[in-house]
Amino acid sequence: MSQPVLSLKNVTIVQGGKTILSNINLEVNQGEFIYIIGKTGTGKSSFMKALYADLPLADGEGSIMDFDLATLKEDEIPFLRRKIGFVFQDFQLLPDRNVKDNLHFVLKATGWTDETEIENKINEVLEKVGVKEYVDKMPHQLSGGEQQRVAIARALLNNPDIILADEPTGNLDPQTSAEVLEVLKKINAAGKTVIMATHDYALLMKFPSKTLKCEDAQIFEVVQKTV
Ligand SMILES: Nc1ncnc2c1ncn2[C@@H]1O[C@H](COP(=O)(O)OP(=O)(O)OP(=O)(O)O)[C@@H](O)[C@H]1O
Repeated sequence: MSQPVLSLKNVTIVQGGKTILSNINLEVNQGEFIYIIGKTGTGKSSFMKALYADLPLADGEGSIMDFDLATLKEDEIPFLRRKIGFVFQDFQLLPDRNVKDNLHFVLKATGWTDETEIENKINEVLEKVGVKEYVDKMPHQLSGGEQQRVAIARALLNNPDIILADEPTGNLDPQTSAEVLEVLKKINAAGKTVIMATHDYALLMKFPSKTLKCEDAQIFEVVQKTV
């Protein structure tokens, strides 16, 4: 039986004094692939932020992996974030370093010291997303889709249980978006939970999966033909 990796009970999320989402009740099991949809400003990013403790729970109970979101202390937050892989719309690669050094930087910053292990890990994650040949390229020498693959490789470095992807295809054309989605689906098939905020309904139709919608300060599951 799959284990819940995320559990929220009666959770409220507030930004700048305004309630963004309330009464969130949700359980996500290890290995699920979940889309978060909703019009701009309805709280998708705020929801994601609450999951990695960038926003405190204003009310309710929540746990993600082994972390209790309601009682999490400031100094525990880096340990939570190390167990989550992040993928963003704008890739966020360091522009002045090549692909290898982008990944090397993250490993060093998260406590890796053995250069052989670092090298092996970099090769392993780049291989997984199909861009091993770009190891010495600078980000500006890569297409958007290739940069996003590198960013997904970076998200995998510390073997997270969960990948949070906020509009990961927002800057990509439809064909490249589908290719990036295939990479995320493959990672999901290998057992990782993926939670992805998106506006891309075409992609959602092409790769159907459980879908949650933010609307009127609520988040609820929708069947895809009604999105
Ligand atoms: N730092 C902040 N302080 C105050 N209000 C904020 C802050 N960040 C976001 N908000 C507000 O919270 C609401 C939800 O924003 P959020 O970014 O979560 O929406 P979203 O669904 O992710 O939108 P988008 O699709 O445009 O990314 C919006 O009304 C926004 O103005």
